[in-house]
Amino acid sequence: MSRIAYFGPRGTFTEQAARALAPGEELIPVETVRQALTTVREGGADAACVPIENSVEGVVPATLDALSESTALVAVAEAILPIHFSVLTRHGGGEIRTVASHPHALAQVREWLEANLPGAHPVASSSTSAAAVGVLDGEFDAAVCAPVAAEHYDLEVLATEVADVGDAATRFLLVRPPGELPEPTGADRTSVVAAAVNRTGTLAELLTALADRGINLTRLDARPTRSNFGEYRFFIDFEGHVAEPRILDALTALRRHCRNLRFLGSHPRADGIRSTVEAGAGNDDFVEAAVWADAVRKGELA
Ligand SMILES: O=C(O)C(=O)C[C@]1(C(=O)O)C=C[C@@H](O)C=C1
Repeated sequence: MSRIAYFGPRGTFTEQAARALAPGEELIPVETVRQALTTVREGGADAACVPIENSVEGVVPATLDALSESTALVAVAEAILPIHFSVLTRHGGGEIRTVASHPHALAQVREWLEANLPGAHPVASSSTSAAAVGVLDGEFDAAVCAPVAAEHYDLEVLATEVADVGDAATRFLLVRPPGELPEPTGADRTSVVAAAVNRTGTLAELLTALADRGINLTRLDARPTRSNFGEYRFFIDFEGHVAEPRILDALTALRRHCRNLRFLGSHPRADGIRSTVEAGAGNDDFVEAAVWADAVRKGELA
């Protein structure tokens, strides 16, 4: 049985994602995203489940930062969960003066809180279920949680299906130390983090390396390197799998334009959306062109 560290404590959306991505495996809740990755890096777990991006609030910065530090980990699978919250309080609890949750969660229920708990002061907690623990401990009066939190903690459910944006969703990754990659499926995602050289046009060069090969981007985020003010790392997700000649060709081009390029994995997309392949940019086109160039080099073609 594999051990999967996940962003906890018990009752987070991330736990739900871990159950979907690693059914039947041993799940180990830890307090932060960074701790989940550190547990894997130090051999305390075989893989980690962490949130990466939300359709309303965008990327989870803690995950990007933790993925780019220390030793490399690669994503081998992803899950996308619909996000609607439950609001939990203590049984027989009185006035609700504080309502706690993860900042991403609070941002997704701002309008609901204004309309339904206008007097309550929002407080950030490390995760949605950490807020539930805080309510149990008397630290806060209400928590905005994943529905599953109500199964773990003896709290009263004040409201369910809470969400300002009805079809909000979060994407989660299962990451583990580098090893055998998942097989390509035709509907895959590849991720890298690029530390580009700080000079005019480097980001344009990276994007052009992908565009020239007809590769569609699915996400682009920048995070500060934390060492030199104004210097950034670029997190780039794009369609395709490194086992495909066109993607491998793009990766080697990216490598030439970067001070440092970290490969963060190639894995099947949870939404099953197949890669768009432009005319002349298919894997066969790359293979055929390489065969042709090889023949030219050997003097077999004029
Ligand atoms: O706190 C949780 O329950 C999480 O799994 C984290 C997280 C996030 O980081 O976005 C996941 C989904 C929701 O959007 C709110 C919080």
